[in-house]
Parts: sequence; C-alpha cells; structure tokens
Amino acid sequence: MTGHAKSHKVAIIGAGSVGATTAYALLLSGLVAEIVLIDIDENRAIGEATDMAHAAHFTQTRIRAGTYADCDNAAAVIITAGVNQKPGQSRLDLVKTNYAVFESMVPQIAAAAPDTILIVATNPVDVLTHAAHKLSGFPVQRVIGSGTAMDTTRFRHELGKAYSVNPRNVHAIIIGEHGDSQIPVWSLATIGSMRLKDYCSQAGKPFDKEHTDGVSKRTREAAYELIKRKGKTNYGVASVLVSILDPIINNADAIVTVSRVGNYEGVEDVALSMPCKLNRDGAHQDVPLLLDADEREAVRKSALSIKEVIESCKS
Ligand SMILES: NC(=O)C1=CN([C@@H]2O[C@H](COP(=O)(O)OP(=O)(O)OC[C@H]3O[C@@H](n4cnc5c(N)ncnc54)[C@H](O)[C@@H]3O)[C@@H](O)[C@H]2O)C=CC1
Ligand SMILES: CC(=O)C(=O)O
Repeated sequence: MTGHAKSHKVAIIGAGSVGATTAYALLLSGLVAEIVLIDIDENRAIGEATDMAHAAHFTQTRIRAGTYADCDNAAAVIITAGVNQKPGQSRLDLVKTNYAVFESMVPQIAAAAPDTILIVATNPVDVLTHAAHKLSGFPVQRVIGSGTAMDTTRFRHELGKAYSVNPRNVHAIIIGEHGDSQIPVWSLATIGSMRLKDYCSQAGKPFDKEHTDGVSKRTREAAYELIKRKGKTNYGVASVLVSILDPIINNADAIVTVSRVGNYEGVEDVALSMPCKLNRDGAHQDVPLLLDADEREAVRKSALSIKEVIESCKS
C-alpha cells in the first residue's frame, strides 16, 4: 500500500449484495482513503455505510453514503446497481431492466466525475460495458467491465481442485462473454510454468476431453449453481472488483481479463473480455493472445451473440 493510493476516493453505485460486499472488501483492503456508497434506495445505502463505518476502528478507510455529486474526483466508480438473476435466468435476460438503469445513471456519474474510470459489474456485463461507454462518452480504456476476470478465478479454482495444486500456480484464463459463450483458453494454460498437458503427463494426472469438459462446464455454470443454492453471488465478485481496482490505484500495469469495447475477430464495436494491462489510465493496452483456430472462432461467435443483444437495446 502506498501513500499515493491512500489518498483516493472510490464510489460504488448499488448498495445491494454485490455493492455492499465490494465496499466491505475494499474497506478491509486499505486500498483507498474514502468509499462513497450510492443507491436509489437511500436508506439501504445509509444503513450499509453506517454499519461498515462502525468498523472504522479497524481501518483507516472512511465510508459514507452519498449522491451522484459525490462521485466528483473519484479515482474510479464501480457500478453494481440493477437487478440480479433469479434461478434459471441467464445474465442476458436482465438486459432490458438494467439497460434502463444505465440510461438514467451513467450520464449523472459522467457529469459529476468526467475524468473517472468506470468499472461495470452489473449484468449482462459486456452489453452494459458497451452501454456505459456510449452513455458516458468516455474513451474505451476508462470503461472496464469486470467481465471474465470472475470466470478466470473460477477456472483456476476448478483446475486447482482437479489437479490438486494451489490456484496461484495455475495460469489459465477465460475470455469472451461473461456468460454462456465464454471461452476457456486451454491451448495456453500452464501449471507451475509447464504446459497443462505436460504437467499432467509428468504428474500422472488425466488430461482428456472428459476432464477438460468437466472443468469448463463447472466454471461456466458456477453462477447458476450458486444462485440456485443461495440466490446470488457476492464474495467472489467483490474480490475480483478489488483486484481490478488495485492496479488502477497503484498504477501497476497488471494483466487482467476484463471487458472493453473494441473489434474482436471481425465483429466491430462490441465489448468482451481479453487480457488487458491495467494502470491509472484504465485498461490502456490489450495483450494479444496467440489463440488456436477453434478458440478464435469461438471468440467470433461469442462477440456475435453479445453484439446481437447490444443491437436489441437500440430498438
Ligand atoms: N459481473 C459479475 O461477475 C457479477 C455481477 N452481478 C450483477 O450485479 C448486479 C447487482 O446484483 P446484486 O447486488 O446481487 O443485486 P441487489 O438486488 O442485491 O442490489 C442491487 C442494488 O441496486 C440498486 N439499484 C437499482 N436501480 C438503481 C439505480 N437506478 N440507481 C442506483 N441504485 C439502483 C437497488 O436498490 C439495490 O440495492 C446484478 O446485475 C447482478 O447480476 C452479480 C454477481 C457477479
Ligand atoms: C452473477 C454472475 O454474473 C456471476 O457470479 O458470475
């Protein structure tokens, strides 16, 4: 933690499960000096912020409820406002309601904080990252969707379990949609600096389609499973949002798979996740991957399915 980092303010829009859990994770991280919690339900924002402020004795970060005007000079604004999935619903099913929330909210944030970096978590996150870019008028690098950073950490967790290794020693990513058309990049996955296939043959572990399909499926369906069991997901995403914020605040040039507006495999003006370098300028540089032909085709299909939903928002 640096003195520089400690001077920053971050606003979180939405004080529901994801917003409040993210605020708490951020509070305990000590990454920023001040957190402002904003919700259309003012009582909820005040309640959550006050409850967390009672932890002030244990942290130097201040937290309070506020309004959009309080986004002024925020280093970043994390957007979690909107409805979440009910059991059986896909992320894309939320688009109509949450697009309307963004239409009312994003211009107010952009007016109060024209230089900030937007970090979008509300689903469908790729479609709403694209919407936030258009509605704010911000350059693409300052509108970041949490995207497949969430799926990537789940993928590493599943691989760690499958191969009995600490997820920290797994380098493997999910790209594309934060949703059903996500792509696990098996061709570039490594464990302990060894290609996954080589690691498995050295360690006597199975590496066949049955195993890889199982890991991909559990990763892709993790949110559905959790929503069936507990009605929501909040802890994983809160940690992911803090991990996206960290290199921005610390100007650290970390590579994270986040969603950003761009052209992907011939599909223009769409948002999806690819590895990007993050620093105080936002997601300022993409890190091109040497994908195999099947993975590139899967990215094109993922981009097309997101683009279709983006187009439907215009009608
Ligand atoms: N990107 C990711 O990895 C994840 C995304 N999510 C998404 O995050 C979103 C929030 O989920 P939860 O926190 O569980 O929902 P929640 O229902 O607990 O909280 C949503 C909050 O948004 C507020 N809100 C609604 N309209 C608003 C507006 N116009 N202005 C300000 N606040 C407004 C509500 O009052 C409520 O407090 C959902 O879209 C969900 O799908 C959830 C988990 C992971
Ligand atoms: C809900 C959601 O997007 C997730 O947990 O991945």
